[in-house]
Amino acid sequence: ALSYHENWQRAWRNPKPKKKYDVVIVGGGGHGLATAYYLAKEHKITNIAVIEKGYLGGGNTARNTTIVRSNYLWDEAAHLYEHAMKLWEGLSQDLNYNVMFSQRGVLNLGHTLQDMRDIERRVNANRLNGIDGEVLDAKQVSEIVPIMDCSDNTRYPVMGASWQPRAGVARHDAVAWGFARAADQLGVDLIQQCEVIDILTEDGAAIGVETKQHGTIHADRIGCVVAGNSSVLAKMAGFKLPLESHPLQALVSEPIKPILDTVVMSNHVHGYVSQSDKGDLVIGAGIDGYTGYGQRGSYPTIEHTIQAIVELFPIFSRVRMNRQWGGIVDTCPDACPIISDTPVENLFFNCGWGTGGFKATPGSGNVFAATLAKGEAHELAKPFSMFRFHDGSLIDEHGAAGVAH
Ligand SMILES: Cc1cc2nc3c(=O)[nH]c(=O)nc-3n(C[C@H](O)[C@H](O)[C@H](O)COP(=O)(O)OP(=O)(O)OC[C@H]3O[C@@H](n4cnc5c(N)ncnc54)[C@H](O)[C@@H]3O)c2cc1C
Ligand SMILES: CSCC(=O)[O-]
Repeated sequence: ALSYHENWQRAWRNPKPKKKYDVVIVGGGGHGLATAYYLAKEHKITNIAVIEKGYLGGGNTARNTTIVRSNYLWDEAAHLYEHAMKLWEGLSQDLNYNVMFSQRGVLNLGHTLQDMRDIERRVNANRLNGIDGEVLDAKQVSEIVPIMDCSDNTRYPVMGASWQPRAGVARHDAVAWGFARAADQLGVDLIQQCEVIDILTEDGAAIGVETKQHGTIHADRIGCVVAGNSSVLAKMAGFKLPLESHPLQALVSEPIKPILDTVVMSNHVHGYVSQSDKGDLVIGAGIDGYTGYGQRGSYPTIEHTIQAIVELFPIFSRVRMNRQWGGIVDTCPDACPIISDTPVENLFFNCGWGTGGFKATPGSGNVFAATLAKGEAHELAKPFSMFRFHDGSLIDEHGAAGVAH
């Protein structure tokens, strides 16, 4: 029988890189792998390498709390996330791999009159964009989550919530593995344990990358999809991005019996929780205030987040926490992504997804693949140019972002 590792070695080829490709994608996370898959599947470009410094899916894709939703406020963001949502709904069949997308609904709680006004506004905007959404009062919230304390005697009583029934969670590893296997089957080279240490340019155009393990790899086009390391890559190419890289932490409890069958998020008390298929409570909060590249947890975050969760769910007060970690999230000033050409010809970036890019994975890859194939922004990518920070056309989604950026 094959070992676990041997099994995965057979899921895709792990070839040695060629000297030249049509497209090199730097970053083998969900977004990079999805980009490679859609480039090969929809644009018939297969001479592609995905270059990953660690192991496929080992970055934020492996570290996130897997919430998938599309209930963003502004049309540009709502259209992009809903494009992703529609791809999620057929992804397991498309990849022939069960990504365990579970549409169990997401509640975004309101604790003040202003919260409820913002929720009314966002849900109405969602419905105008054909995105499912309802405004619930405290009683309706309590009917969906009877174990949550919706009484008046809490510090911030629950007044209601936005409810997106089609939203939910997916198995993050499976998404990365599903895209990797499908891309490999279409001829994409997946190069792991290979760090890009420079972006090579000639007469203002990108011509390839320098890697620590395999030297120079030339390419006609380069797509950087490296999340929290995006500023590092941009610096290699000689320009700056309006990004800050912050640790974002999450933690899981010991497995318990099924008790929470939806996702509950509260910007106000500052925590969110769902229950994984293994029974763990998956808990998260806001970013660490300081910038950093540390992919680990810290006690203040545990205390602050567990206070928030136990305030909403006193029933969880004696559940033990099992594991805690962090990822490096690349946050943009307007809490929206950058899917864009750059000042360097043939070099494109897909980044800035901050605390909320897992939900966009198929949509991000699909739109970025089209952008790389044509050399110009896909319709849905146009509003997310990095140059919006030059002309001021920002798209402020801090309100819809799941956690404080
Ligand atoms: C704790 C936490 C909770 C989150 N929860 C959610 C959530 O519930 N819902 C949601 O929508 N989003 C969530 N997010 C955000 C989401 O995880 C990310 O936005 C998304 O996964 C980014 O995907 P990616 O493929 O761009 O990045 P990654 O998966 O990080 O992939 C980038 C890859 O680039 C590689 N790389 C970096 N530098 C180099 C280099 N020089 N050479 C080669 N490779 C390189 C890295 O090793 C990495 O594998 C969360 C994030 C964290 C950290
Ligand atoms: C980390 S917050 C998750 C989300 O944005 O729904």
